[in-house]
Amino acid sequence: MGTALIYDEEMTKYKLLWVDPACKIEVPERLTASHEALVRNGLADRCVSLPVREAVDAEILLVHSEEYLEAVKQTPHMTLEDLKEFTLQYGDVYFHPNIYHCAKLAVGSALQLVDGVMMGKVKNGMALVRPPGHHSMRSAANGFCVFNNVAIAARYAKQKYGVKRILIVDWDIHHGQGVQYCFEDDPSVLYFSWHRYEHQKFWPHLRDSDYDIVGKGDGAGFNINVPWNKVGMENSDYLSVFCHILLPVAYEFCPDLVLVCAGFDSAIGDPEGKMCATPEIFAHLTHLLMNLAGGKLCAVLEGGYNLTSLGQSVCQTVQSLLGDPLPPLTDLSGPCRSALESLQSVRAAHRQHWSCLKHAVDLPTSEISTKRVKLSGEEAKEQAEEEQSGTEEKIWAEPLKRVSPPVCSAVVLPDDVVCPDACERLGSAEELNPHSLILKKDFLKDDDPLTAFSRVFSLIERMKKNEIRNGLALVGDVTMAMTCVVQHVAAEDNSRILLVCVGNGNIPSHIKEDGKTLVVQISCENTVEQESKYYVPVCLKKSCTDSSGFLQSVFSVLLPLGYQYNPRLVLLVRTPGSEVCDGAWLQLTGLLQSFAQGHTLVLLQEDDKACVDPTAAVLLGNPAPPLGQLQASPTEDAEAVERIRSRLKDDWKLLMTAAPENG
Ligand SMILES: COCC(O)(O)CCCCCNCCCN
Ligand SMILES: [Zn+2]
Repeated sequence: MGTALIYDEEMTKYKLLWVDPACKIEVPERLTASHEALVRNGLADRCVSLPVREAVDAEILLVHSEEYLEAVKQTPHMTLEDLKEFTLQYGDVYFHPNIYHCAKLAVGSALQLVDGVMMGKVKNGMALVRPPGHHSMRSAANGFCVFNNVAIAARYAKQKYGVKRILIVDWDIHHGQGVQYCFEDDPSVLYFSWHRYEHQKFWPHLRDSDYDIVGKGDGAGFNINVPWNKVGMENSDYLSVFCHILLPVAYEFCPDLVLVCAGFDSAIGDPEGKMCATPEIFAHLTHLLMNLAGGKLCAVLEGGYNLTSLGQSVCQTVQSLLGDPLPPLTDLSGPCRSALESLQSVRAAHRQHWSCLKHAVDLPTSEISTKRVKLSGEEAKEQAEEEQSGTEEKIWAEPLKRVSPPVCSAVVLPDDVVCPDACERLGSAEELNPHSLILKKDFLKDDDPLTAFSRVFSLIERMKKNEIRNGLALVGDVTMAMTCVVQHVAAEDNSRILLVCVGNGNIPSHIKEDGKTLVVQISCENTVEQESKYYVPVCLKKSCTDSSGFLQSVFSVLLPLGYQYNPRLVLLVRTPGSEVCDGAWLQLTGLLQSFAQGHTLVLLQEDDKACVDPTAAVLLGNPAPPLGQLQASPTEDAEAVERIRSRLKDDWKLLMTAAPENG
């Protein structure tokens, strides 16, 4: 199934007709710049173009009041003076004779996207719309928004498709208070938003945007606000929040549908956000959400005012939706102090609502107050400079091309194992099939193990040349294969292998110390080994059959380590007796494609042949199946993971979730 793209130039046909400094950044060129970037990069043609349509009254009334809709209906016939007058009753928004029409198209675009995804016409998609939506409220326009496109889409999905749980991720740099107010008492819609806040000094200056506003009544816990109290947040800060807050909670919640308020004013260069995260970050944020809800993800454009970073960020998002390899994220130096303070405040505020956070070992919130922090003279000066520096033109490198290798998944199998779906038996290399390359190999009977492994080595060589994206090998002795592969690859001087070993099985010690291999072993064996910087044993009492403990260790330990280590190859090994339940294994296979541009080599023991097809399906880019709502993981497992994090956080800053006590 493909990726939908919804866009119509009609939505460019309204603009600010008078002087209003607060609104002048919201220009039609935002939409044309986004669409043209997709066209220029050959991405629009790879999408399924779905037509826009106007939303009808009943759909708009899912969120807005009749009187508000009636009032907006009058605007097309208004004179310029009337429009100005009408606009004055709302904040930071403007009206235009054609904006009502465009607002109906924006809502209709979001609904078309929901229909396409829910009816299985497309796997996921993006709607490029204007006016944006996440600030508009039941009876008020606000912040360039007229109708709340995403909030209406959520209500529509519940009403028309009986969707039980919806996750809304709002990565726009402003707080979507309109969405928050719409669902604050609704446990079926989990709203997550990060936003520039600066202790309420930043627009819209709401106390309701702070981290301790968690939802009301039955909705308590289903509203997550992550305030950024400083500008200049970087990729590390965003990734830390995904790994240590959003992903654990999202997997516990287990949504049936993911909606994204895709605002790109959170990217570097944006005049509103003044952040420093690069456009590539959206490739990763999108990918990290794509194994939820069976891949059903609808992204709807919100803000974004630097036309260059906006275009690049939209392309990064759509390329991930299309399944292209992810770009590397370099120099992840770890979250800044202010981000850590927000991180621990949010985790503390939600500890009682989410079992994945119950054992979070962070400073109690009382250490971090939200009232205006008394800035020392030095800090005040620094902050003033920061603001000042905000005016200087930020520059950043254009994202690298994300090229899909001609072969997606190469599979090395003994004769008696049936080929996975979408793979074909292959005679010789010439008949290379665009999807998969099967090096028919009989590991069982081959008398010379090295020859046997030569097939795997050639697979790795072709990955290095980016002829193949990932691979899977079913071998007679997976531990020996693992050792041979690591030795073979580590022989290169600039190799960096992330070895993820699921299950017991002792890792030869020489692998652990060479620094060219980072080993994370998730098993149920109480490994006597003390962990070191490059050898991280995670032992789960309830063994790996407990998905929640397994996934919590993936989110809070493995992903942060992987991002910071930035490997060139990921070796994912499932040793015998690992018992890890397949769902968690498949989620891990999907999530690990964040690294090494998707160059993952999976090694399975030959009696794990039942694992081949589902694993190959995920390697081919299909979403891993949902796990169901996750239960609390055993206390000792959660505490074990916390202990590892706190012991290794000096070596790996992305493991941090609390501001260091000293100064
Ligand atoms: C959903 O719309 C996308 C958006 O969140 O980017 C809208 C931002 C409105 C920003 C308004 N600034 C007012 C500044 C007053 N001194
Ligand atoms: Zn915004």
